[in-house]
Amino acid sequence: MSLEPIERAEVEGELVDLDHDGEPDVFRPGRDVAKGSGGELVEHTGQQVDQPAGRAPIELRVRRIERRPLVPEWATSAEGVREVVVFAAGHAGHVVAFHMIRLPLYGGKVLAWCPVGLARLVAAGARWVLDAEGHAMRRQVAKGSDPDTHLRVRAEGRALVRRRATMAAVLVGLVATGGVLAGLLVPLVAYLAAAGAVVALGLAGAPKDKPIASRAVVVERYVRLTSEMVERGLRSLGLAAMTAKGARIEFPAPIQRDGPGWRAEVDLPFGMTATDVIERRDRLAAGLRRPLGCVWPEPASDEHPGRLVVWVGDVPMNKAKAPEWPLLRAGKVDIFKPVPFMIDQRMRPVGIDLVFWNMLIGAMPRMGKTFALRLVVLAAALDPYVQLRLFELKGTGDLGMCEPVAHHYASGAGVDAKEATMASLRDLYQQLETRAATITRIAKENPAACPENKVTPDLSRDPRLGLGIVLAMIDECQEIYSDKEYREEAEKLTEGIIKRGPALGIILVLATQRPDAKSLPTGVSANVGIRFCLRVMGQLENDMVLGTSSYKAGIRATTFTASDKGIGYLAGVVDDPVIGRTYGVDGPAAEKVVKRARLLREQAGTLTGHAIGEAQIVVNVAEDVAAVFGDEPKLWTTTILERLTGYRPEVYTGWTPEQLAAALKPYGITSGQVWGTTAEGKGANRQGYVLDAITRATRS
Ligand SMILES: Nc1ncnc2c1ncn2[C@@H]1O[C@H](COP(=O)(O)OP(=O)(O)OP(=O)(O)O)[C@@H](O)[C@H]1O
Repeated sequence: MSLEPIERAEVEGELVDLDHDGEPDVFRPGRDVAKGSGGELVEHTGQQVDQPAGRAPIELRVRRIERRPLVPEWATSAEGVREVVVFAAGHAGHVVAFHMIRLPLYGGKVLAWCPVGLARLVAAGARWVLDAEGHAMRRQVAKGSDPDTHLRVRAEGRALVRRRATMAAVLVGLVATGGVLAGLLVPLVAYLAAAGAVVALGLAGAPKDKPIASRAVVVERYVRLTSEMVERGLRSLGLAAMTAKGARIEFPAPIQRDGPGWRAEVDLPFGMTATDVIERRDRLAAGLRRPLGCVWPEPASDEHPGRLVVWVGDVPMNKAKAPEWPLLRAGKVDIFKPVPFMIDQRMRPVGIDLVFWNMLIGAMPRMGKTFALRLVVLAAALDPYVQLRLFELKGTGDLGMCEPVAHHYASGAGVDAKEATMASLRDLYQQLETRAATITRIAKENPAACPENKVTPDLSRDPRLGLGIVLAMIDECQEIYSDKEYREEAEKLTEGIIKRGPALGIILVLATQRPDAKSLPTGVSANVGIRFCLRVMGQLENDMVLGTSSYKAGIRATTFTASDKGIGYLAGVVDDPVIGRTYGVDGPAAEKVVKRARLLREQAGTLTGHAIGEAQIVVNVAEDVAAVFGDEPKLWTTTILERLTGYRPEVYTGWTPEQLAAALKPYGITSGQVWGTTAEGKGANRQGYVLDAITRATRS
C-alpha cells in the first residue's frame, strides 16, 4: 500500500478531521497518520486506523441491532397457530351457544321493553320535528335583538318545523304504506321487518345498565404495568446509584403481556447489576405496590449484567390456579423423553430429562420437597421398564404409596433402612463395572446399536443385557452422609454413581432438607446435573443445591416466602435456572397413579423385587464366587460362571467372563491363567481365579 503523509495528529484524546471531509476521523493520538491508496487514513506502520472506503459507516457496523420479529412468535410455529385457532374457535362457539340458549329470555325482554323503545322513538322524533335544540338557541338570538331580526328568526324557526313535520309525515306515510303493501304481497318480508322493528325498539328501550343480552365471557382486567411504575419501583429501592443525578433507567423493549402477567426489560443505570435489584425483591414489590408473590426480577443472562427482566404476575404465583399434572389421569412415560415436572410463572409447562442425568432436591422442611420427589418417582413409575429403588430415611412413609412398584424399598430412621440403602448403592456401584463392560462389548461388536457408548432405549429394554434404567432415590440423604459408619463409603459410592451412572442407565435422585457441607459431600453436590431448590435459609444452602456462585448471580431460593410451597428454582434443564411450581399431586392422587403404574408393569412383566414381595437381594459377587468355589484352590472362569448361574440364576444368567472380571475388579480380584481339567479329564491352562485371592478380598 502506498502512503502519502498528510499531517501529524497532536491533540490528545480528540478526534480530528484529518482529511477535511467534515467528519472527525478515528486515530490514535500522537501517532503519525497517512492517507492510503484508497484514500483511507492509515498509520505509518501500515496499520489501518480509519475505515476503508466502500464499507458501511463504522457506527452501523459496531452497533448491535436486535431486530424484533416481523410476525408474532405464535405465528411462526404450527403449534402456535393451532393454539390460537383453537382458542378463537372455542371462544366463538361458546359465545354463540351461550346466546342461543338464552334466546327465549331475550325475546321476552325485547317485548317488555318495546313500548318504552317506541315512546323514546316518538319523543326523539318529536324533538327533531320541533327542533328542540335549535329552538332554545333561536330564542337566545331573538332576545334583545331588533324587532326585524326577532321576526326573521321566529319565521325561520317555524318554516323549519313545518318542513320537518312534512318530511316526518311523508316518512311515516311511506313506512305505513310500504308495510301494508309488503304485508299483502310478500308477508314474510313484512314479518321480518316487523320483528326487526320490535327488536330495535326493545334494544332502544332497555336501560343502559341492564342490556337485553347477558355477557357470555367475563374478561378479567388487571393493572397494566407501565414504565413509570417500574421506574418508580426501581428508584424506591434505596440504592444511591439508582437515584444519582443523571442515572438513567432505560427500556430496551416495550413492556409486554407475557403469560398471565407483564414483562419489562430494563437497562439499569451504569454501575448497577440485576442482582442488586433481585436481592431487594421485597422493596421492588413494595415500590410497584404489588404482592411479593407477583414480582419476579431475573437477570437476563444472555445480555450484560446490568439488564434486568421484571415479570409482574396478575396474581401471586402461590395463589394462581395450577393446572393438573398431565399424567394424573392417563398416559404412560418414556423415560428417554422429558417428563412434566412443574409450571413456570408464565404457566408454561417445564419438563425434566431424567435419563443421563442425576437430580438433587433441597429445601427447608415443609416447603414441598416430598411433593417434588414424589412427582419424579410417579413419572418414572409410569415407564414400566424403569426399576425403582426408593429409600426414605426419615421414617414418615412419605413414599409409602409407591411401594407397589418399587424394586427396592425402605423407610425408617434406623439402621435397617440405612443398611438397605447402602446395600442397594453397593449393588449399583458394582453394576457400573458390569454395565460398562457390556456397553464396551456391544459398541465393539455392533457400533450401530450403541453409537455414543451410552444406554439406548432398545438396549435398556433387552432383559438379557442387564442395562435396564434404574432410578434410585434417597430422601433425607443427609442421614447416611452424616452417619460416621457410612459416611465415607456412601460418599464413594454415590460420587461414583453420579459421575458414571448416567451414561450407563443409572439415575440417582437425592433429596435433603439440610443441604450443607456436612450433610451433602461436595463431590456429590458438585457433580449433579439437575437441581431443584425450594425455599432455603441462606446463601450456603442455596449454592449447595443450585451450584457454586448461584447466589452471587442472583439465583436466590432464599427470596421465596413461607407460603411459596412447591415453588423453587430448577437449574440444569435449560440454559438459565427457571422458577416454577411443581404440579401438586397429593397422597391419594399419587396412590391412583401408582395403581396405574403397577398395571402397566404387570402387563409388561416388569414387576420385580419388593413389589412382588421378594426381599431385597444384596448381591456381593466376591462372596458368591467364594461360595461356589467349594474346596478347589483354582477354577476356570467358565466353570465359575456355570456354578454362579446355578447358584443365583436370577442374577447371573447370561453373564460373560468380561462381566465377571469387571464385577470382581472393585474387590481387587483379577483373573490369571490357572491349571484345571476338562470333564474328559484332560489338563489345560485357562483363564480363571485363585480361591486364596478371593477369600482374602472377602475378609478385608
Ligand atoms: N406443588 C405444590 N402445590 C401446592 N401445594 C404444595 C405443593 N408442594 C407442596 N405443597 C404443600 O406443602 C406442604 C408440604 O409439602 P411436603 O410434604 O412436600 O414438604 P416437605 O418439604 O417434604 O416436608 P417435610 O420436610 O416435612 O418432609 C404439602 O402438604 C402441600 O400442602
